Amino acid sequence: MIFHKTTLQDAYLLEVEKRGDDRGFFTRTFCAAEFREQGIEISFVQQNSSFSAEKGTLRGMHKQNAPHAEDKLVRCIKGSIVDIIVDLRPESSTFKKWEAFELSETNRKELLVPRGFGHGFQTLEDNVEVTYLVSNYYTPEAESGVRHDDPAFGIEWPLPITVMSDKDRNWPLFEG
Ligand SMILES: Cc1cn([C@H]2C[C@H](O)[C@@H](COP(=O)(O)OP(=O)(O)O[C@H]3O[C@@H](C)C(=O)[C@@H](O)[C@H]3O)O2)c(=O)[nH]c1=O
Repeated sequence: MIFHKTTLQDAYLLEVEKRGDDRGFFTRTFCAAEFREQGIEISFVQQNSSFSAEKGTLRGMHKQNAPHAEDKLVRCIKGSIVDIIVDLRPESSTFKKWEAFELSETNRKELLVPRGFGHGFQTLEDNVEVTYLVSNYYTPEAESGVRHDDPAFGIEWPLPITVMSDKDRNWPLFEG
């Protein structure tokens, strides 16, 4: 796996390395030893998948609060998304900064979202599936989020929003 630093502290964009042969190719999508070589120690405990039917669907911006904070390793296995993360760690040098990444079934890129970040994505086409490993179990009482359109961040989404949950429309404005 090839690790690329992002503009945000501790977040990485990963490219997989294909081993091709007559049948097709093989690739790793996660390897604890390769992560450790980069100084990243994470134990993933749950894998999630979400399917979004309509182009323009937005999910986010989500995080779980400590002590249930979670790192996420996200990839898009059907279709394409713009994945956006925002650094919500007050002690970080990139606090309140955001960055966008295109993840798709064709580019196979993966995004490592560190604990303490808000995470969301918008689908760029119909019938999109996103899968991600997380380092902590789902804990509804620790769920929190920030608004996708919070002026505190000024996130620019690629498309008009078509579908979104009521929960995501109603996150409070960020205070910090
Ligand atoms: C995240 C999660 C949800 N659920 C349930 C709760 C609810 O009934 C249903 C849908 O949940 P949500 O509306 O929160 O799903 P969704 O909006 O897709 O939530 C996800 O969004 C992306 C952006 C993330 O970063 C993820 O960590 C996660 O928060 O699934 C679980 O049972 N386990 C889980 O781990």
